[in-house]
Amino acid sequence: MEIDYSLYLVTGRNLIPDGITYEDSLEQALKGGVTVVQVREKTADTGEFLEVARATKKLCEKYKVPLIINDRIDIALAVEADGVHLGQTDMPIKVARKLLPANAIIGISCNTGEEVEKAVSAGADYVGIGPVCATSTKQVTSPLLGPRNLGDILVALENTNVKSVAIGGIKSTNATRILFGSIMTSGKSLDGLAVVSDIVASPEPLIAAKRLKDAVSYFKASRTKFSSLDSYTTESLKGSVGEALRYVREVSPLVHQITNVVVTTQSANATIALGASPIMATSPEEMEDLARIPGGLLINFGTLTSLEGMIVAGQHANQNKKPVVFDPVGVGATSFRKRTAAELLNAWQATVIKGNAGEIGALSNSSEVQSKGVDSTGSGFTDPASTVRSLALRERCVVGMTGAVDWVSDGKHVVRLGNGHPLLGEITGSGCMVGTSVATFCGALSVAAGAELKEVPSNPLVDGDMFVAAIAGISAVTIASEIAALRPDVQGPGTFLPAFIDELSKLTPEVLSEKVNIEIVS
Ligand SMILES: Nc1ncnc2c1ncn2[C@@H]1O[C@H](COP(=O)(O)OP(=O)(O)OP(=O)(O)O)[C@@H](O)[C@H]1O
Ligand SMILES: Cc1ncsc1CCO
Repeated sequence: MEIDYSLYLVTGRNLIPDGITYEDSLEQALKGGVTVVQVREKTADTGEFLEVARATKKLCEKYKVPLIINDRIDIALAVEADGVHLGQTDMPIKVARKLLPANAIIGISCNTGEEVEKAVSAGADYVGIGPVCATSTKQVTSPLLGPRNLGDILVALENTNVKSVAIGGIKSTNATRILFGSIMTSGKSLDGLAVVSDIVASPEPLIAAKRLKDAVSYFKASRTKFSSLDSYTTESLKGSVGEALRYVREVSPLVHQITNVVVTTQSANATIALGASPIMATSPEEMEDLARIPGGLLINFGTLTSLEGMIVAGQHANQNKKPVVFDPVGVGATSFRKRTAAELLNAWQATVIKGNAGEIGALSNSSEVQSKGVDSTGSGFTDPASTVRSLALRERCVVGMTGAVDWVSDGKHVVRLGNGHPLLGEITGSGCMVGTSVATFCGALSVAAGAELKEVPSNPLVDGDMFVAAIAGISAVTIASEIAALRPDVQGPGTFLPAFIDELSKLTPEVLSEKVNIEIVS
């Protein structure tokens, strides 16, 4: 039996709002697009469980949706359900298989990669992975997984026909992030989402179910990997970075920046010099409004003053298909920053992560490159191309690593950028301005992609070529620095900064295309 696991409803009679019957609530959910129903009754006695299962079966048949019973094989047999869902401490799969009809569906809850592996070898038809996020429906005893780790946990399913759904705190607002976090390096991802309260506790279960179903269908129909093309040439990239600057000037995107107190003014000025509009806003209360305005979002946690604002801003940006650029300043410096980076990357999907070698090393859990506070030290990675490619694959985004040479990867391609000037290393916040510039280009290309009819790379969280945006964002800064450093009025780092802002504002698409020193490494 081929089951569509897209929207898997787990019942929760105690959560249904007053005035709505169980049958009404279930029928609404089925009309909204639920594709599988699991009856879960943790406190009902056998007679009551059987009654609920029979009523559920009737509606499932009407809507041609399979019925799964939680834990109770006897009830599943009694109502001729399509299968059972087992917990880790329930009856073993092999025993259940013997008791049930040959074609019965058996699913099992898993919290770790090892549990998934065991489920596969025991012959499960599907696994329910969770809890992904915090939930009030169930007393959570296993550790929360977070959306970001789902791909790793699912690896055991890579070459099998075993299906997967995620469960735990899933709502229409985090559905896409969770689906995106499950994409494995091979491109395989979750088969669906299991939901309780977002549907059952809603006064309008039909609308709630439809919202979730739409998110899953859209995810499945879209390109689920990266916002980049399948292939590039040096010439095509040179042309594209110039074109990207043209878009920045034409679209003049709003670039919302939550950045550190050291660089706020110079980053806002760099945004204006590029031809865009900055807004430096940090309060959680204003994030929803700001996310509705197309453009880019930068989250730079250099002085970490508004963690809640950073979380909410990224979540709203994801929901509005706005690119999110993450600059994990000094992430290797303290364990607090490392924990916070993980928390942020679980809360939203980054479009681009940009950092110096020390920061990229810390995010990659590598000790090859050290950092001193916010600065990277030593000679860098022996294999920088693999470092950026691996992190891009793991985080499902574009990664830019800065230094004397810059490296950018979308998880497939890697480019080496050779522009820049040592004076950039002699002022504070040049890396932060690179982050601002990347967010500006991402914002411009996503706005242009939304307005244009021509085919552009896109995924469920962002439209436009974000690989090109990251390359162009870095190159605009490095090329403006080269031009500024040659000016006779530049005597050192103090006179360099204003000259650099001048040259950024005067940079043309033609000069950017002509001067960009780019090599496609893979
Ligand atoms: N020695 C150098 N030669 C050429 N370009 C450089 C050099 N050092 C840094 N850059 C350029 O400066 C920009 C910032 O990179 P860097 O790695 O210094 O950032 P960072 O350490 O994050 O900076 P900060 O923390 O001060 O914001 C990049 O575009 C990079 O190409
Ligand atoms: C110096 C410094 N400290 C925290 S953020 C920042 C700006 C450069 O990264």
